[in-house]
Amino acid sequence: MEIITTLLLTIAVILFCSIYFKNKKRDDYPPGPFNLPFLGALYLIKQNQAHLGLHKLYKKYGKIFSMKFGDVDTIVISEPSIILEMFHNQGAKFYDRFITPSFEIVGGYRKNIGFTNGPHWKKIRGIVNASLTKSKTRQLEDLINFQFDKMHDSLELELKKTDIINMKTFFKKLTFNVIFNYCFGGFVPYEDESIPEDVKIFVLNSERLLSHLAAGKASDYIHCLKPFSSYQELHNIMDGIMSFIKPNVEYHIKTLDENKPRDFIDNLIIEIKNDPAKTIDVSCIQNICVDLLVGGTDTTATTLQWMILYLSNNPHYQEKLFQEIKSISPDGFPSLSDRGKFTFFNAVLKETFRRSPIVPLGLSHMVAEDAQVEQYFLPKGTQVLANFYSASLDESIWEEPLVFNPMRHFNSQSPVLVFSVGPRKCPGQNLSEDELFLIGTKIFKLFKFSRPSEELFDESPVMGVTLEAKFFNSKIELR
Ligand code: HEM
Repeated sequence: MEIITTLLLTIAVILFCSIYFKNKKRDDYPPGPFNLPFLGALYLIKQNQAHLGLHKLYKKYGKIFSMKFGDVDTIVISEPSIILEMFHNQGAKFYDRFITPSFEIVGGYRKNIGFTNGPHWKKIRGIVNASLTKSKTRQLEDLINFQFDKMHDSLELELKKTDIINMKTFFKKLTFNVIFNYCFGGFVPYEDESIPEDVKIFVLNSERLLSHLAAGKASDYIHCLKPFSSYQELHNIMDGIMSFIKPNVEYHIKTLDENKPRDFIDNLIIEIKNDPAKTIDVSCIQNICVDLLVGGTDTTATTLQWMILYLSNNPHYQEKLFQEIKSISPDGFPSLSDRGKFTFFNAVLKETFRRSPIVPLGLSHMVAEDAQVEQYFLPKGTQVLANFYSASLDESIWEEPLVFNPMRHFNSQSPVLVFSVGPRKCPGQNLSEDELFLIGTKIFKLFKFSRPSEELFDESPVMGVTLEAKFFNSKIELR
């Protein structure tokens, strides 16, 4: 009996010492909360509310703090100045993606843009950046306007039945169609009953995918759980998504005319074929499309929905916006070349991004080589999370941060970083901002949005696919 007790005690001491010494960091490692074995500091974070847990830790430990996500060493950066310093000024050291087992599956085992590193990422990112530069996305102006007209027709039909409408579904169809057309050259009808079954299944699976990723999977960070954990659901979701994308890509490969590229996919096939280094192959195309379709639909639609919510809660700003649109474009609608003149619209958009940072923690990065940032040492391999939520909503940076006040941007040069910065920043920023300008100025010129009752719309977000507004119906009147 005595021998067994001694043996157990010895094992416990060895285990404790190994965890203690493994976790012990240099004195110049950033401060942070107490980490439990295996769990790290995840006990401080509620599922689907990581942004709130990290905001509390930021208040306690400052703009650069450390914690363990399960057994993964992590650094959280929470103020615009430090995010700019690491992701932009020292971007080369911090642009690698930290890739979890779930990200591996979603990226088709390093075939996409979002969850790859190294030469593959550089090649794909170069092609995507080139096709989404400001001048290229401006060629999409006609497409966005055409899709807006389609959505408008469908909205007018709905308005004949009722003036109380949830706009989110209209915006989602519009933004999906823009990116779908950009990739594949096609688009889907706005009337629910006419939408093909495969598109419905694709959209459903995209939503399941983003909710799955937002909820997080314990075994991605607590490695000893991996043998007991199944990734089958994620595989099923990806199979569902691919069953829609794959035939579309195959059709493009079969019918390609190199002299007449029809869309982004055709251009991508040509680039891949002509790349002497053969960095990527055509099997990557479907994973790249998933990134663009999934990343480009909900994000922009959710932002439009937030804009309607804030301008319904603040009708005086909606009126000011209407006057601006009417005075600059008295007949018809603005075009992208007018954007600089719309100072109030631009302030409203910036304030919407600030007040509701819809991707509150971005996508995780990783330290590529040992680095020194301010007084801190950051070892290679550490996960880095940019806390855009705190950067947008902390009172040390923004006065009365919970008040929606576009006017603040006329006096402040503080950046709003929702798209991130540096080599890894969102490649869809130009497209998204173009869509938001064209759709936003049209919708607020044509319609007045208000609350169906005196009660204000709830401004607190829910973590869904993105940081979303709770469900609300708008009362819509023609201007
Ligand atoms: C309001 C709209 C949007 C917001 C707020 C947003 C935000 C973000 C953020 C924060 C990241 C992570 C950046 C980083 O790792 O530092 C990201 C990455 C990405 N976004 Fe967006 N995004 C938006 C729209 C779009 C659109 C329209 C597209 C598609 C055209 C898109 C495609 C992507 C892709 C492919 C990545 C991964 C990039 C990479 O890893 O190199 N996003 N986005």
